[in-house]
Amino acid sequence: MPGTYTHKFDTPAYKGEVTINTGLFIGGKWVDPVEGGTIDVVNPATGKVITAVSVGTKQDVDLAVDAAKKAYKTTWGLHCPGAQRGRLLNKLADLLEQHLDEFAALEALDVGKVFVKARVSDIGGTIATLRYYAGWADKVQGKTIETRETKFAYTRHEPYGVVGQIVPWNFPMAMMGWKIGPALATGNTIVLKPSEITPLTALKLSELIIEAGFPPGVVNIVNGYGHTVGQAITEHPLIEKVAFTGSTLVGRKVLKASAESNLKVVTLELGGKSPTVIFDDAALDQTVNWAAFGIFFNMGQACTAGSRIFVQEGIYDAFLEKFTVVAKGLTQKTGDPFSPDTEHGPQVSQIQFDRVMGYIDEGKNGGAKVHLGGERHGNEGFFIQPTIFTDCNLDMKITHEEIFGPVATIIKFKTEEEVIEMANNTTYGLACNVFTQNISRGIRVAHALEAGSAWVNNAQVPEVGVPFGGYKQSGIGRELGEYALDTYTQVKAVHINIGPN
Ligand SMILES: NC(=O)c1ccc[n+]([C@@H]2O[C@H](COP(=O)([O-])OP(=O)(O)OC[C@H]3O[C@@H](n4cnc5c(N)ncnc54)[C@H](O)[C@@H]3O)[C@@H](O)[C@H]2O)c1
Repeated sequence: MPGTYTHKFDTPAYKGEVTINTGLFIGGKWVDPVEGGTIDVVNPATGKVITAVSVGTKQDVDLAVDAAKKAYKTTWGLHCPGAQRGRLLNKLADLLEQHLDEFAALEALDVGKVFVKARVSDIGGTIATLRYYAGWADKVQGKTIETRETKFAYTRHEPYGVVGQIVPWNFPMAMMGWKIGPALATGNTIVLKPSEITPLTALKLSELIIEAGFPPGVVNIVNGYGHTVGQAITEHPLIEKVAFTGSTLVGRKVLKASAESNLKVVTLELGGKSPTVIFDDAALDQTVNWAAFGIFFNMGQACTAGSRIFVQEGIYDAFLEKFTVVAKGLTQKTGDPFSPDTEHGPQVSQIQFDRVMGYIDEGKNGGAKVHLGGERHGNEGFFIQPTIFTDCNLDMKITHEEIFGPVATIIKFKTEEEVIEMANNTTYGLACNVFTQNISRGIRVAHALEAGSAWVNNAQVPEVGVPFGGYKQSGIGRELGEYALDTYTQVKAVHINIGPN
């Protein structure tokens, strides 16, 4: 029998106890992995181990797929009316809302997120996502198509069956919501792998999945490493679709595994190096705040982070001065994610800390100027100061590789044509932000930039009803909105003959 772990929170922001099951969640039960094994969960604010939880292997993925397949064929899929699927999703959202503080506390503990922000953005956002897809569950409809005088056809949007879902560490709950919401609304069953370094909220959610009344096997959660559990999901012959969020490097492996196994449908949400383009006529204070949010939100660990900030020459000095003040304010409010005064927490892990500090060194040695920050903050945990590099050019590693940390690179430009060319000079295409009071120009530039999401006079706030995904090497397919439903259904065309022949 797998164990449980109880964490006692005695913090300014949250006091209480939260218990989680530390095993794998397969077929509606918590089980030990077939071959045993655990992984330490580390608190990024201190660098200390919180607890250990189970990690599975391929054998556990096989068991989870069996459970998911059985559920699909008996209690879910085409056997469960959409209205009922919607009711269960709404129930799950209600339960999550009742436990909002517990989930926000776990996310802050495990990922280092600022508690108050995790509450609103990560957990609040997940609740909204589940409710949004609950509403779609009984509205998955096909079309009727007239073909000939005595014939017509109609389409059915059928679920794939068992889908695999692989989630990253930067938004563990939110990415889980983006995935399970549309998959369940459309009638699929799920084998999901959280990131092995941030599994706590996924494990906690498994309790609410039972309490909400989802039949056993509809959602299975197999924690584990990418090269074992992740790979087993991507290679599994009975998984018909995989939704992956993570790095472009691993995204390629997911596609390859599909090609070499059963040609499962693959959707990918990958990395980015998104431009924030600021024209001379931008509303300065509003722009500064959004640009800072665009790069420093979640300690820069956001796929849509506006990490390349292009500023037109006429506003450059004024922007830099005010942007520096905002970043300095964050530096002063860096610390304990549970303190009500904190606005900036740690990076998620030692590995990410080292990676980001490596890029900062690279920037320093490569000719860019550290205008602010550039050092670790404090001497425990994985904190990095909000950092601003100036004197950057597009040949530097820091301006074209995804850093995934609180590091802004600022580049001056002269004309609209020039900035469009510079901003598009990347293999990524996830997002872009444009700031100008000339709305025609804002829209024109948003259209010209090669990215799946464009924000004009705001930055990187996804909306549940609006599709999200990448151009170029930032991804394939869309999550969120009605568009996500298409990625979880396959279309069957049924031809009917009503004539005598
Ligand atoms: N586009 C988006 O929506 C979006 C959202 C969040 C994060 N991201 C991207 O995610 C990356 C950061 O997350 P990360 O470090 O967790 O990424 P990662 O690619 O290292 O890991 C993502 C997930 O894939 C798993 N994985 C690793 N190797 C695997 C393999 N061979 N087969 C199958 N699964 C495997 C990991 O265990 C983890 O669960 C960044 O590049 C970021 O831009 C993208």
